[in-house]
Amino acid sequence: MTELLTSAQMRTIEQAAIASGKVTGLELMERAGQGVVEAVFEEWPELAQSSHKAVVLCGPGNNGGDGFVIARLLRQRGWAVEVFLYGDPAKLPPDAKVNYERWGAGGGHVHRDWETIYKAEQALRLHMLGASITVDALFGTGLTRPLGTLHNELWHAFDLDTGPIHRLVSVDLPSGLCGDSGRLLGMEKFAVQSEAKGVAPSALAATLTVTFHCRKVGHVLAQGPIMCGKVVTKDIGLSSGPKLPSVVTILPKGCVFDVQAPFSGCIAKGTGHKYTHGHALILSGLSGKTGAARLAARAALRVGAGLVTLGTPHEAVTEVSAQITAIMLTEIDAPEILTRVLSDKRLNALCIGPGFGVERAGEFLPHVLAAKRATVLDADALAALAESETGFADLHENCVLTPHAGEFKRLFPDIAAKLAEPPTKGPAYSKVDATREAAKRAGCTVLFKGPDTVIASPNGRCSINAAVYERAAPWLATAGSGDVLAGLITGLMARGFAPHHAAETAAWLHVEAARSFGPGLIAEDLPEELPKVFRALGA
Ligand SMILES: NC(=O)C1=CN([C@@H]2O[C@H](COP(=O)(O)OP(=O)(O)OC[C@H]3O[C@@H](n4cnc5c(N)ncnc54)[C@H](O)[C@@H]3O)[C@@H](O)[C@H]2O)[C@@H](O)CC1
Ligand SMILES: [K+]
Repeated sequence: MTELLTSAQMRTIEQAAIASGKVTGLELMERAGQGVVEAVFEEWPELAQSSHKAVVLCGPGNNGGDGFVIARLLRQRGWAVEVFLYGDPAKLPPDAKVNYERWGAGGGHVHRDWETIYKAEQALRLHMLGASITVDALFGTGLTRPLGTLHNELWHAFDLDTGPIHRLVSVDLPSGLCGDSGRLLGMEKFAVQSEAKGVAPSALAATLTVTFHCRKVGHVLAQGPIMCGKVVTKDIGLSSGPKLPSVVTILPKGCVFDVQAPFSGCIAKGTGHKYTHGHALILSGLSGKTGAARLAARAALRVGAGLVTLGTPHEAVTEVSAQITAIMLTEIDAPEILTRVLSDKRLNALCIGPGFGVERAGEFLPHVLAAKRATVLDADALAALAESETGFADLHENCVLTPHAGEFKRLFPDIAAKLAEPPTKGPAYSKVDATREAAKRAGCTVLFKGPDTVIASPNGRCSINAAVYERAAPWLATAGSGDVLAGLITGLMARGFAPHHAAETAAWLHVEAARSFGPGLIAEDLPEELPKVFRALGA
């Protein structure tokens, strides 16, 4: 599944399935519990060989209901299971209550004196610390507020100063994590301090998270990946749910093939001559600053633009021409010359920003935007845009802005401030919300960089390129890597990819190239790695 759901969207799907009469809430809960148990044995096959001890922490809602199912299924396999309920059994929602009662009817005991868990008898504490797995079924998609004192109690109960909970299995979402934003409600300060100390950002940072139907947006954004450990998605029979508007997608491998480009059906080139594949113009900085534009140009050429030209100021011509071969060069000293160069309509995509200089970018920007080409605004061009008097008025739908967090803050200070506010209630404002709002305001595609890169367009389309979990590529945090990304987007737009799709494809290839190369990567390696990535894709 490439869809990422918010908690509200997941509820809509569940409710529609229940309302259709095809399934009951109780059946869904049973399948959810079974899914978790299955995932546990898939992750740790040795646990399936004999009986073990488990601790199950249940909350006051249906997430807790899943917990009671898990406890029952493990006990049926001969496990010794200790169940703790945070909440009043009389107030459990109906399905959770049924499973609470089933657990009790089978002879299961429920510890309820939650506030004093950490003062619990030594024997019980040792049991908790000695469990083979601990299941976090406290809160899932229904989390609406911070964990408060519960977090401290858990921290002490599990003696977490000495290390994290052993094999903590989270049901749906690690409790405390907002499913829409990947942020820890009321705990961001604690999480940041903990990360600095090299310890878990929360008592409930999981080893394994088992979610249902689809991953939630919060699994991949912000603190989601560090909180979830590993995410496994289990089918609970909701596959033919209703089609929902505004769903966020996570970029799959297939994103580079699913192209509505006029000239090619996929990332591989079809027939045609070099002009069929477009001509990208990358504007270069002054002498001593031309490396960034050369990196972008190389990336544009490698990603398949038919021709790439570096628009170079007179004083940098020697420096640039000494270092290029297939890439062409044209002298562009002043904005008026750019306008003249662009009278050649075959130049169909433009990139301005890498190494360009903020002041120069301010002078060129009106001419760049007036040309109405497919345009990437990166780095210094974004700083110039933030300072420009006309603001976003001249941007058009064929522009792509590629800010990192600092640039985003300069361009959209109020949106960035909203995102920086510590979240106190769920669902919290997310990077998806922020990027969508920014795209709407700018009137063009915005690619907000990070390990959780979010790409949004004014029509509401939104995708995440998550370089996390098995796609983590920490080597991408290297000088010049952003210039390569700008070049990739420009090259793809020269080939006829629509802005949003060019941004998606470029972001995906950028991470794939980094992963293919591995540690030791420098920005120059990224374009050179692309042929290998294309071959692996069968392009
Ligand atoms: N029938 C269904 O709808 C299904 C639900 N499923 C499970 O149910 C979960 C959602 O259940 P719910 O909507 O009941 O939500 P949760 O179980 O996540 O929690 C909701 C309850 O917790 C309370 N609460 C929220 N934040 C709190 C906090 N910080 N401190 C104390 N109390 C807090 C709420 O007032 C509410 O009583 C999913 O994550 C999933 O695990 C699965 O069983 C699949 C089927
Ligand atoms: K949970």
